[in-house]
Order: sequence, then C-alpha cells, then structure tokens
Amino acid sequence: MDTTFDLKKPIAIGSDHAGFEYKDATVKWLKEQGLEVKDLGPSSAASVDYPDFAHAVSAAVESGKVAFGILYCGSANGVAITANKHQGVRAGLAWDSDVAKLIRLHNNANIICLPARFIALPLALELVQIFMQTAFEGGRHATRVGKIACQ
Ligand SMILES: O=C(CO)[C@H](O)[C@H](O)[C@H](O)COP(=O)(O)O
Repeated sequence: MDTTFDLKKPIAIGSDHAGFEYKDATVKWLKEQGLEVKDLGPSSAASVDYPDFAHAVSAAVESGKVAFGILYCGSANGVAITANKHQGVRAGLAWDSDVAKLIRLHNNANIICLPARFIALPLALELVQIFMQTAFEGGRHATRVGKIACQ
C-alpha cells in the first residue's frame, strides 16, 4: 500500500465495546495487507471504559514506536477527546472520505477516530485507507499545527 506513514512500525489500534467488532475487523483487514498491528484491546465486546484504550493507543503513538493509531468508539468523541490530552497526538474524527483526507492534509493527524455506531464497516475501512494514503500538506497548515500545543 502506498502510504506516507512509516509502516516498518506497527499500527496501534483500540476501541471500546461499541467499536469492538469494527476494531477486530480492521485488525484482520490490515493483517491481510501484510501490515503489522498492535491490538491494544479490548479482547471482547464486554462493556469497558473508552479512556483506558484511547490512552493506551495514544501512549503508543506518543512513544514513536508505532506508525499511527486507529481508535473506535460509538460516536468517536470519547476516544478523540481522550487521545488529544496526549502531547504529540493529533487525533481527528472522521465520518466521510473528505474529512478523512482533511485530517491528514490540514491537521497532520496521527490518530484516526471512527464512530462505529454511525458508519458502516466498509466505509470505516475505506476511511482508514484514505487516512493512510494522504500526506500532510505543510505550508500554512504547518504554521497552524505548530500553534496547537499549549506552551
Ligand atoms: O464517544 C463515546 C462516549 O463519548 C462512545 O460513543 C461510547 O462508545 C459510548 O459512550 C458507550 O456507551 P454505552 O451506553 O456504555 O454503550
């Protein structure tokens, strides 16, 4: 797959119970493409708290040991709010192809957050693919991204 991420590193993925099935299907789909995946859970569809898994994926991205992160929950808001507490994490919520592209082009997002209760699985996979294949545009967007972190 043509990508701007360093896929010599694994891709970190996590969810809550609402995103569990999509998370497992995404792991399978990525592995079928020969990609290495770090599945940070959960391991069943039992009710869990999304921050536990969003923090795990975000810490992996923050460490630089993974190429990027994928997070699922029901609306994607809980995981996005949690992930963006981490320094160096830019987690973007995506629900259609244009937005999936824009969180890379304009925001240089390193985690994609997907709302499993509001989009179909094939679209979720398509959004991950678009995210992976889109490069940051830089320029004026680099100036803006540089101003995101609190001093
Ligand atoms: O974004 C979320 C929370 O802000 C997610 O949608 C969670 O998946 C959701 O809150 C889970 O709700 P549940 O009623 O416990 O299944």
